[in-house]
Amino acid sequence: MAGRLTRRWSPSLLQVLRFPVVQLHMSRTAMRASEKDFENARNQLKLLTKDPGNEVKLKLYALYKQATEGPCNTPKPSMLDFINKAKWDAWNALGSLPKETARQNYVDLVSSLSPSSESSSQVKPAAANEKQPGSENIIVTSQDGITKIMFNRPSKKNAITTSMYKEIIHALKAASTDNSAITVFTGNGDYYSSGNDLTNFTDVSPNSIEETAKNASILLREFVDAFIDFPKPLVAVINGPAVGIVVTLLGLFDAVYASDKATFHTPFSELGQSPEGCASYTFPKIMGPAKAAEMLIFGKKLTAGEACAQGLVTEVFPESTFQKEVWTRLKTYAKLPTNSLRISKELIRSNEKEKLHAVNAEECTVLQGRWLSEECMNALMNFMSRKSKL
Ligand SMILES: CCCC/C=C/CC(=O)SCCNC(=O)CCNC(=O)[C@H](O)C(C)(C)COP(=O)(O)OP(=O)(O)OC[C@H]1O[C@@H](n2cnc3c(N)ncnc32)[C@H](O)[C@@H]1OP(=O)(O)O
Repeated sequence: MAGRLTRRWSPSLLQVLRFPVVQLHMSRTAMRASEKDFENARNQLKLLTKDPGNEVKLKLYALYKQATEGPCNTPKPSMLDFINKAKWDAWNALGSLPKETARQNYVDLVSSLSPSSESSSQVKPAAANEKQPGSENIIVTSQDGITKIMFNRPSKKNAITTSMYKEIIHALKAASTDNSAITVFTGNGDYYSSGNDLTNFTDVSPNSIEETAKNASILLREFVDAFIDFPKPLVAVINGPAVGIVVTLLGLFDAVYASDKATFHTPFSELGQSPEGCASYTFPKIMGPAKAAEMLIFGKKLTAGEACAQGLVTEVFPESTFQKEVWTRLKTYAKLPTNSLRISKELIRSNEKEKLHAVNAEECTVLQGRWLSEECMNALMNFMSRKSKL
C-alpha cells in the first residue's frame, strides 16, 4: 500500500526540500485505532479524489512505516536521492513514536482528508451545458460559440503538470468535435503560464530517470500533435507572462492576443534543454532566423510589443481594457460560419502538417536526450535550490 501510495503521489523535490520535519500531535492520541480501523483508513485513502499535497503524503508515508515497521531502520539515502531522502527524513523524524500511536495518527489524518472534509470549492457548480469535466487545474467552458481552455494553477504561475498535459490533449479532442466555432487558451491569475512544471522531472527516483524521459517525450509528442491537428481556429489570450512550451506552441495558433503586461520567454539553453512545440521550424518562418535564434538559443525575453513586431503576436491591448476588448472581438468571430472558419484554417495549415509532425518528432527525440544530460540536471537543481532558499 505504501509503495502504491508513493508511486501515485510521489512528493515533488521542491516541496520535499521545504517539508517541515515535525512530529504529528493529534488530539486523539489517547485513543487507539484497531487493525481494522487502520485497514479501513488505507482503503479510504484510495478513494480520495483530491491530491492532499506532498507534505501530507510524506506524513502518511512516515506514519504508515512507523505503524507497520516501527522506528526508522534503513540507511539514510544520499543527498541526491531527493525523494527517498525526504521519505526517510519524514519517517526518521517520528523517532520512537509507538506503533499504536502512529496507527491512530494515520487513521486520524486519513479521516481528516476524507471526501466530506474536502473543500467544496474544489467542486465547481456545473452550469448546464457549460463546464466540461476535468481537474481544477484546467478549466474548460463552452459559451457563445467559444470553447475556453484555461490554465488554472495561479499559485504555481499555471505551470503545466503531467496530468495537465493529458487533460489538455483530452480537451482539444473534445473541442475539435463540439459545437463551438473557435477554441481559446488563456490563464487564470497574473501569468498565462510558466510552462512545463519543472517538478515533473524531479519527482523521479534515480533508477527510473530514463523511463521518465522516454515517457515525457512520448507525452510531449502527443501533446504537440494535438495542436498541429486541431481543426478549428485556435486563439491564445495571453493575460500575462508566458514561459517555455506555452510560447513555442504559439506558432501553431491562428491568432494571439496579448495584454501589454505579457512577456514571452523561452529559456531553453539556461535549462539545458532545447526548443519544442515545433518552434525550431515555426519561429524562423514567423520572425526570421536571426530573431528566432535570439529567443530560442539565447533565451531573449520579448515584451508583448516586441513579440507583436516580430509576428508572434497578432495584437497587443492595454491591460486595463484587454479582457473586454478581446472577448468582445472573439464573440463576434465565433458567430462566423463555422464550416467556413474550419475550411479556411485547413487551407492555411494543411500544407505544413506533415512537416510539422516530422519536426515535432525530431524535437521530442532531441529533448529526451537533453533531459538526461548533466546540463539539464544541473539547471533543475539550480531551480529547486533557489526555490528552497538553500
Ligand atoms: C513533458 C513535457 C515537457 C515539455 C517541456 C517544456 C519546456 C518548458 O516549458 S521550459 C520552461 C520551464 N519553466 C521555467 O523555467 C519557469 C520556472 N519558473 C520561474 O522561473 C519563476 O517561478 C517565474 C519567473 C515563472 C515566476 O517567478 P516569481 O518570483 O514571480 O514567482 P515564484 O515564487 O518563483 O513562483 C510562484 C510559485 O510557482 C512555482 N513555479 C513557478 N513556475 C514553475 C514551474 N515552471 N515549475 C514548477 N513550479 C513553478 C514556484 O516554484 C513557486 O512555488 P512555491 O510557492 O511553492 O515556492
